[in-house]
Amino acid sequence: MFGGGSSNFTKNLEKATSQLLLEPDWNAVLQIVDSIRQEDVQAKLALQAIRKKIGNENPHVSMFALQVLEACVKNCGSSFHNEVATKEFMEYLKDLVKIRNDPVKEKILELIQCWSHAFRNDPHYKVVEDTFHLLKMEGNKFPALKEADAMFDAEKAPTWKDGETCTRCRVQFTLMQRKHHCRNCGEVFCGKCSAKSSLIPKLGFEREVRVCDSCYEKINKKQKG
Ligand SMILES: O=P(O)(O)O[C@@H]1[C@H](O)[C@H](OP(=O)(O)O)[C@@H](O)[C@H](O)[C@H]1O
Ligand SMILES: [Zn+2]
Ligand SMILES: [Zn+2]
Repeated sequence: MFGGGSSNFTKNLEKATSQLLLEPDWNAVLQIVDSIRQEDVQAKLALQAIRKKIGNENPHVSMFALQVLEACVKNCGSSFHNEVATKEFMEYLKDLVKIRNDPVKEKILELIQCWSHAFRNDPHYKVVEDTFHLLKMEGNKFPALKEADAMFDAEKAPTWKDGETCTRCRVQFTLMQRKHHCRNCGEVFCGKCSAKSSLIPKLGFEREVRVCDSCYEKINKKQKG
C-alpha cells in the first residue's frame, strides 16, 4: 500500500498506536506529521491508515490513533484538512460516536468540537460544523473547549513552504547547508536561523519542536508577557 519513503510512515504509525504504550510516543507522532508534510505519504492514504487504527476495537489503540489524527489536523495544513473535512469521514466519526464508549467517544466529540471551532471561518469545511451541530442535537455532551484548542485556527495551521534559500538570511541550501522548517510558521530556514525549539500549545505537541528565531521570540515573549 505504501511506497518507499512512506514505509517510514507505516512504521511510525505502528509505534504511535501500539497497545503497549502507556503514554503518547510524541517522537513517532512528530515523524508522522513530518512525513505527511513532506509528502512522503499522501494525506489521503495517511488518513485511511489512521482511520483503520481508530476503528481498532482495543480502546488504547483507538485513542492513540485519535491523538495522531489530532496532531495531523493541527500540523499538516490544508492537504490533510481536505481529507478530514469530508462528508464520508464525518459520517464515519458520527457512527463511531454511536457505537463506541468513553474515552473513545469523548475524544471524538472533543475533536469535532475543536475542528468546528477551528474551521468556523472556512465555508470549505462546513461539513465539520454541521456534524458538530448534528451530534449536539442528538444529545451528546461535549467537553469544555480546551484553551489550546481555542487557539488553533485552521487558516494558521502552518503549511510548509519550500525554497532553496533561508527565509531569514538568504543563504543557499546545499548538501552541507541543510534545509529546515519552522513548525510555527512553516517557513524554510538554515540551521543557524532555526536552531531554537519551543512548545507550541496550539499545535498540540507536548514536546519542543524546531522554530525560527522570530517565532521563538513571538511565542516566548507572549508567554512571558
Ligand atoms: O535533512 P534533510 O534530509 O534535507 O530533510 C529535511 C529535514 O527533514 C527537515 O526537518 P527539520 O526541519 O526537523 O530539520 C525538513 O524541515 C526539511 O524539509 C527536509 O528537507
Ligand atoms: Zn538562515
Ligand atoms: Zn517561524
